[in-house]
Amino acid sequence: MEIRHPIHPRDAAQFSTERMRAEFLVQGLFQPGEVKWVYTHHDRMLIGGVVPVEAPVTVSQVPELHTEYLLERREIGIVNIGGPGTVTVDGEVYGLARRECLYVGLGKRTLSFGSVDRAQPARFYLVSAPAHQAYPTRKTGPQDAEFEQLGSDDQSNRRTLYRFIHANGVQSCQLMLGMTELAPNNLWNTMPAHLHDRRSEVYLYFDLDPAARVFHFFGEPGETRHLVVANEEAVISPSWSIHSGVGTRSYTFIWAMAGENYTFKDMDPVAMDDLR
Ligand SMILES: O=C[C@H](O)[C@@H](O)CC(=O)C(=O)O
Ligand SMILES: [Zn+2]
Repeated sequence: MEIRHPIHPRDAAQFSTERMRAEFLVQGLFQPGEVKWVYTHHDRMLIGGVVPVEAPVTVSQVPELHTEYLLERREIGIVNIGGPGTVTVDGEVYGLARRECLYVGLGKRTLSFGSVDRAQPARFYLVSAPAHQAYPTRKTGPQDAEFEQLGSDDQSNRRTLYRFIHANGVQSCQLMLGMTELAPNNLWNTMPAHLHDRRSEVYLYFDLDPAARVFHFFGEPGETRHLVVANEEAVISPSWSIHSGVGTRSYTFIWAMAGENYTFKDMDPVAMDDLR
C-alpha cells in the first residue's frame, strides 16, 4: 500500500510539478486481478481500485491497518465504473451496475468483488474512512439518489450532481460520496470554487477519452496550481485546497469527503476576485 503524508499549504506552494504529482495525484488504481490501495493521512482516507477478471477478488485484511479486517474500524463506499459486477459482503451478494454505489459499514469482515462478464470487467472504485458506528449496507445509484442540476451553458459548467452517501441518502459515520456528470459540451466543474476546511476531498475523474486531460485546479485560493489528470486518475484535495477542473473533453467524476460536519452544504464559496 502506498502512504501519502499530510502536506502544509505553505510547503505545497514550493513544489515542482513532479512533487505535486507525487503527493496529490493517484494513478494506476485499476489493475486487472488486483486490489490497489493508497492511504492518505488527509483525514485518513483510503483510496482503492479493484478490477476482477478471471476470478473474484477478495478483500479482508489490509496488513498496514494492523486490524483483523478492513472494516474493523472503518466504513467504505464502492462505485462501479466498469461493466456489471457483484460485491459480496459476508456472503450476501449485491449486483452493481455501472455507476451504482454500495455502502458497507463498520464490522463487515469480507468483501468479494466479481465481474459478471469477463469481456467487460467491473471496475470498482473504493473510498474508506474511519468509523465508530455500524450503518446498514445499502445500494444506491443515479436512478434513486438525490440530485441537483448545477451551472449553465453560458458558464460551460452545466452538470448533474448526484449525492449517494450523505445525510439525506445512504447513511454513514463521516464518509460523503457522490458523482457529478458534465452535460454535453460543458467542461468546467466546481467553478466558482469553494473550500471546506472541515473536510478533505478526493476526486476520481472517469469516462474521459484516453487522449483527453482534465486540468484540475488546486491550492489555497490565493496560490493556485494545477494537476494534469488522465482518465481514471484521482486527486487528493486537502482541506485547505480548492478542487475544480476543466476538461479538454467531457468527463464524469466521483467526489468523496471525510472529516467534520456531515452536511454537504457546509462549504465556503471562494470569490473570483480572491483566486490567484
Ligand atoms: O464539496 C463538494 C464537492 O466539491 C463536489 O460535490 C462539487 C461538485 O461535484 C460540483 O460542484 O460539481
Ligand atoms: Zn468540495
